Formats: sequence, C-alpha cells, structure tokens
Amino acid sequence: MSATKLNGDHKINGTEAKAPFLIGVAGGTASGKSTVCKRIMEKLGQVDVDQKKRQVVCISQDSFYRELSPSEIIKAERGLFNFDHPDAFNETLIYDTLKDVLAGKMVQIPAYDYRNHSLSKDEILTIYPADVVLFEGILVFYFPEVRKLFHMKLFVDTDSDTRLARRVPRDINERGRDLDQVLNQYMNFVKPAFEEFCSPTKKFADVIIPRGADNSVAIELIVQHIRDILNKGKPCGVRQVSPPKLVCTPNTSPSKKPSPGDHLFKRPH
Ligand SMILES: Nc1ncnc2c1ncn2[C@@H]1O[C@H](COP(=O)(O)OP(=O)(O)O)[C@@H](O)[C@H]1O
Ligand SMILES: Nc1ccn([C@@H]2O[C@H](COP(=O)(O)O)[C@@H](O)[C@H]2O)c(=O)n1
Repeated sequence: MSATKLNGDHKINGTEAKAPFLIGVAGGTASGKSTVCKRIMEKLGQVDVDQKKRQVVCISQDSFYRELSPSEIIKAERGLFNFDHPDAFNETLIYDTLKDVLAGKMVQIPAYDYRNHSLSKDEILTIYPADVVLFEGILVFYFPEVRKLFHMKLFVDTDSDTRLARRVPRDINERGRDLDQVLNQYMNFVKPAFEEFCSPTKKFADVIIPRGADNSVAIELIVQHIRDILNKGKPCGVRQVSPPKLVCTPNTSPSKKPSPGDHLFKRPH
C-alpha cells in the first residue's frame, strides 16, 4: 500500500483516506493494557496480518515520551525521574499524531527504548491507515483535547498488588532495571502519580475492564461492539470524524450462518 499526500487531501492507492475508529485504552502500569489490545486484535483476526494490510493497529503512548535533557537522563538512570507525570509526555505531538491518524494519514512513530530512557533512533514504527486504531497508555485520557478524539474509551482496572507483582519482573527482565530501582521508582513516583493522574481518568471511560486480559467476557463484548459499529458504519458519539468505511463480514458464503471466529474484515471498493 502506498500513501501519498496531495494538496492536503490524503489518498491511498488512489482512493480517499478513511477515518479510523479510534479507541483509547488507559489503565495503571502493568494493568494489562497492551495485552488487552493484543487480545482485541487477535479476536478481530489481525495479529498475523502483514503490517501494511492490518485493519486494526495499536499505538503506545510511550512513543510520545518527550526527549530528556542530559541532566534528566542522569536522574532517570538513578530512578529519580518521574515518568508517570503528565509533563513527561509530549502532549502536542500526541494530539497532532492522532489528528493525522484520524485524517487517514500514514504516520511514523519511534519505538520507546526503556533501557536508555529515550525514543529509539533505529526502530521507527510505520502506522499505515487502518479501520480501527487502539491508543494505549497510562495517561491517554488525561489531556482533555486528546481525550475528545476517542470514539471509545476503555480503562483496564487491575488491582495494584497484581500490577506491582507484574511490573517488578517485567522491568527487571525487559527494561534493564534492578529490584531496588523498580521498588524505589514505584513508591516515589509510579504509585503517587497513578493516584493523582491516572486513576481519576477512570471516570471518562465508556467501559471499565476489571482484571484486564483475564476478563474474556468483557473483551468479547467490546470486540462484538466494535464489529457492530463497523458493520453499521455509524459509530455513536463520533466527534469530528466521519464513520469508518469498513464492513465486517464473516468469511462464509451468504447462505451460511456466521460462526464464532469468523471475523474477516472486508473493505468496500
Ligand atoms: N492477565 C494476565 N495474566 C498474567 N500476566 C499478565 C496478564 N496481563 C498482562 N500480564 C503480564 O503483565 C505484564 C504487563 O502487561 P502489559 O499488558 O504489558 O501491561 P501494560 O500495557 O498495562 O503495561 C506483562 O509481562 C504481561 O505479560
Ligand atoms: N524510561 C521510562 C519510561 C517509562 N517508564 C515507566 O513505564 C510505565 C508506563 O508503561 P506501562 O507499559 O507500564 O504502561 C510508567 O509507569 C513509567 O514509570 C519507565 O520506568 N522508564
């Protein structure tokens, strides 16, 4: 798929770009936001699809951490930088990027390098226009202008002991931290910031998912709702964007009744 910009109009392979259905997924650290997004993508049959052809894509808010100054990097290396405060993020870039996504444009986003506390110079993720875009992160509902862009808002609500028990091994094994660092950062920054900035945004959610990815009933209901919206092509409460032009058809002949697992998407021509 090739994407081009012509006089402000965005065209993909010669056809008008489509506005995606934008879903925000918030929740505390290690609540299971990424895992919930993965489950949604799996249930919509998207995980094994080539990146360029995916109709459901996921973007992480962590790709929008602002660049740190040399003295802030030193603080971060000592576990003394607050990555859970809204000021740690580049709000304008989040907003501008999501507006581009909603305009059906292809966007390029750096992966986040947790070991070096910086945006990756080497790993740039290309987000091709899609029908459904998931945007997940601890503070995706914090910024009012960003919050208004979502068509659906999910909050992954996992209890804090479970979150800490998951964060400790993850940060040690995947993010290059030691136990003292993880616990100090958690007590000094992560926990207080969750209570001050993240938890209060739960009230903005349309759906709260207790227990995260363990809650397969909630995930199935959400997936079914996404399918219904896409089939109708008329999402409720959509602000500023036109509905996604995607038809969700079961991969069966018209006479055959759909069965669970039949959820191949088909774009209209
Ligand atoms: N339901 C679950 N049961 C067990 N482990 C889980 C579950 N959900 C997530 N995890 C693990 O917890 C860690 C954090 O999950 P993740 O989805 O990355 O959370 P978040 O995106 O909210 O930070 C990961 O190591 C993940 O594999
Ligand atoms: N350099 C960084 C950047 C972020 N963090 C922590 O990541 C958490 C957000 O990611 P989740 O996958 O857990 O949602 C956040 O709580 C930051 O503390 C970090 O430790 N180092």
